[in-house]
Amino acid sequence: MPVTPNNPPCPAYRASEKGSFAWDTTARRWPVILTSVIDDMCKAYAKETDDTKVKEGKAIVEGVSTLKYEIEHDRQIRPLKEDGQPDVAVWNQQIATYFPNSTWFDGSWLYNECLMYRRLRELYNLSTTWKDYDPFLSQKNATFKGSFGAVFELAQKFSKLLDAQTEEQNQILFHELMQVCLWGNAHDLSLLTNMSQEDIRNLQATGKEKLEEQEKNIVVNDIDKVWNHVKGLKNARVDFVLDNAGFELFVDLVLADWLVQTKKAEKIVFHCKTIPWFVSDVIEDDFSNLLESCFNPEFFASCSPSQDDVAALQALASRWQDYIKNGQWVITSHPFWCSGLAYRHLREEAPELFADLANNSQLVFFKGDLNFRKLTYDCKWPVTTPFNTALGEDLSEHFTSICSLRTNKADVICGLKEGVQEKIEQTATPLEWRCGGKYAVVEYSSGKPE
Ligand SMILES: O=P(O)(O)OC[C@H]1O[C@](O)(CO)[C@@H](O)[C@@H]1O
Repeated sequence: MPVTPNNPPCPAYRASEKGSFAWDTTARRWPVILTSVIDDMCKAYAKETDDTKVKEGKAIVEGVSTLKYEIEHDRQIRPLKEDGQPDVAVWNQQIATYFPNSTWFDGSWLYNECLMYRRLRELYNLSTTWKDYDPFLSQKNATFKGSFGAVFELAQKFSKLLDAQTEEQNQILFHELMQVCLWGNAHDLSLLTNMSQEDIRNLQATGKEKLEEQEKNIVVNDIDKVWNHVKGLKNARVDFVLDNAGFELFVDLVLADWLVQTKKAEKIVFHCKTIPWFVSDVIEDDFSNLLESCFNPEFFASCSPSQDDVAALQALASRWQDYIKNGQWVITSHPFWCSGLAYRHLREEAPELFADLANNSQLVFFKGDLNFRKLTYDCKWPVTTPFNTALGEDLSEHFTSICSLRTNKADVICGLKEGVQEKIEQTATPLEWRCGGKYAVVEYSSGKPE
């Protein structure tokens, strides 16, 4: 049987399995997310005086309630309405081909979750006055503000240009930055329904000892393999397929800055989403928002930073802005990242993007849980399946190298050494270590078959 979105290489995760994380997400977490959109929209249109905008705002709220009802009552998924976007035909063909009679619970969880965010966007696209509105923006801003402690700590540490370092010092710093970048992914607004602010602050901590302690929770740790590749890079191009805005983006930029300063990379390409996605994912606007927040002394004012903190953050942001101005940092987006497809389909569905990444990038970082789910087709691999097998040949043999930095927020896992699962499960339940966001993986593929 061919591999398709409804027939992954191993059985798919489906919300129809009662008690599973997919089920909990569909039955409980999505409604919470959709309710937060309704709240945000009600506040947004209440501030408007333009009649059309108010009327359309109310229509969007009704549409979100209908979507929520459809999900809660496990209705059959329907094709997208013609909302003026070029991806409608693609989605509708996929739904007709792979999911003709599927419901919100029995279709594959990965595809349906992506469809849910695309259905949400349909409501905005069909309006005339809310097309560019991001219902998650205020949540993204609030949580970035909430991570001020780690933001200022990193700004103080990295605002000045790096002194020349020995390769050994580089290795130590790289190791630390990879971890900061990894745990930055613990910050995910769609998981906030499960985690306390305290949990998140702990995971964000950037101190050396804290990182050493947390490293024990990296259940597949290929940081040394990544370093072996990075140490040989000279003026390379490195890509980041981004995940969350705010703090996670901030730490991604710290790592990207280090790659540029050490001349490991001369060009960094950042891949954003094209529409508001999985609550906190980076769209291109979030990039400029982040820089503006760093420049604007008002943004963190309620956190009472010192003058030194403010100056350090501004210095960092202004260096980053220069990288963008002089083309060393490129910010881009592609609709493929907002499709429902696993990345095995990248080559056939977005050949130009595939060719660009495969031929021109010496290292592609895929950030976060959803990217990991899509890299590995979000299915029930035996846990010791090699990462390359889960990636499939197109990615594992045509890309120069791939590194996935992911805190575990969904069941799919691969790459574990024999016996590791049993060891972890002496102290953590499968749900805790696979889905709770406190364990993580750094998985690396060298672009060669294993
Ligand atoms: O921001 P990330 O790390 O991609 O996580 C996305 C989250 O949404 C989910 O898809 C579930 O809603 C999980 O995979 C994860 O908790």
